[in-house]
Amino acid sequence: MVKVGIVGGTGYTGVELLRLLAQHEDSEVVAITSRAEAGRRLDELFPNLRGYYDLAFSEPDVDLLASCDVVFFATPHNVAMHLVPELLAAGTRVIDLSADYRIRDAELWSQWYGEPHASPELLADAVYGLPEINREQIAKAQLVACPGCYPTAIELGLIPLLESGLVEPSNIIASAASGTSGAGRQAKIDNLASEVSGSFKAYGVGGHRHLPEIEQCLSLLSGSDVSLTFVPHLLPMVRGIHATLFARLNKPGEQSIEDLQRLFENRYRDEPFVDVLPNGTFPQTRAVKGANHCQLSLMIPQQRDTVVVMSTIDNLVKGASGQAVQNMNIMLGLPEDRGLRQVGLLP
Ligand SMILES: NC(=O)C1=CN([C@@H]2O[C@H](COP(=O)(O)OP(=O)(O)OC[C@H]3O[C@@H](n4cnc5c(N)ncnc54)[C@H](OP(=O)(O)O)[C@@H]3O)[C@@H](O)[C@H]2O)C=CC1
Ligand SMILES: CC(=O)N[C@@H](CCC(=O)OP(=O)(O)O)C(=O)O
Repeated sequence: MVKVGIVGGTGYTGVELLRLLAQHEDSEVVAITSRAEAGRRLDELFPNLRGYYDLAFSEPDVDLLASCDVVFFATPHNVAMHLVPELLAAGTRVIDLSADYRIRDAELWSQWYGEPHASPELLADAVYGLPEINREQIAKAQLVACPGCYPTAIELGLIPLLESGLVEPSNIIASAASGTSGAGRQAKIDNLASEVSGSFKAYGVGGHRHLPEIEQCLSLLSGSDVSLTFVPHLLPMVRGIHATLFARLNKPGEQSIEDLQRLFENRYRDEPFVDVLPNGTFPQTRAVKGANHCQLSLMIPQQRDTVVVMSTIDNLVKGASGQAVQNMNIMLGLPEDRGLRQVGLLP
């Protein structure tokens, strides 16, 4: 049995990790932290987990965490970077759901995250945890930085186009919308039901911290500088991300939609969690709700020069905790879909 610790067990991604790991035959959660709820039983707070765990929350104690085989950080940014060095030194594998180790350049990281990085020496060795591009490195990694939720949806939608060099890397637009659980469980006026219900708005248009992460990933992949206009929106629902991506074809008219459909299907043929829908069908967030799947479809409207890709995920599953469990499975040499066979919750 793999002994698992979770730092930040009362947040949305922490409790989603617990839901997924309750169905994971090869792991046992032995430590779960919350400073605010230390001493309280897990199932007092989360009744859906009654009968699955006999555990109480504890303070984030490094010795306890270092006794685990794998520790997940489901904490806000700027927390993991202080604790991870000690855990790595103790031989523990770390899977960080926050952004602390996603960006390789410590200067760039601190521009977006507002303080100097506390363990910049680890940035070069941390592996970006998107299995669809980094599976082999993840298998050998001791520290995996899980991608953000918007980056997961956007990168999966653009990988085949950029890898093949078919689109202009400097002229890509990503318009994406997220449910409110993307903002975490902490109380914020902007996320009250009375503020969000029956409404739809953009935010972060002038610059969102996921922009440098997406540009870094796609630039490394394509071998040229990718630049993106990224506009996130808040949707009046709890779970789900829908990203609509617009990219200019380098040689319009040379590729038909059938060619691009084949490109995507071939790229993702062996990927257990990326599903390219038949041409003409559009992905919807409810079909991936609760599941570790990304569903994609694409079109070239009016056969002009722009390819439009639509990409959907559940922000808490493929966008966070599901992808984190997928990374754990790869790191430990377990079947990649262990604990991740949930089907989307329609309706
Ligand atoms: N929500 C989403 O869809 C996604 C989230 N992420 C990332 O995952 C991480 C967790 O997100 P989410 O679950 O939404 O966050 P929440 O705000 O819902 O939960 C945060 C958790 O971290 C704990 N925590 C907060 N500060 C500290 C600290 N200084 N030391 C130790 N524990 C701390 C909190 O418990 P306590 O304060 O009691 O200790 C709580 O359990 C974030 O980095 C987020 O950006 C990534 C992808 C998607
Ligand atoms: C709806 C909403 O507010 N979403 C969050 C992003 C979600 C997220 O989890 O960002 P990380 O993966 O970088 O942690 C936001 O825009 O800040």
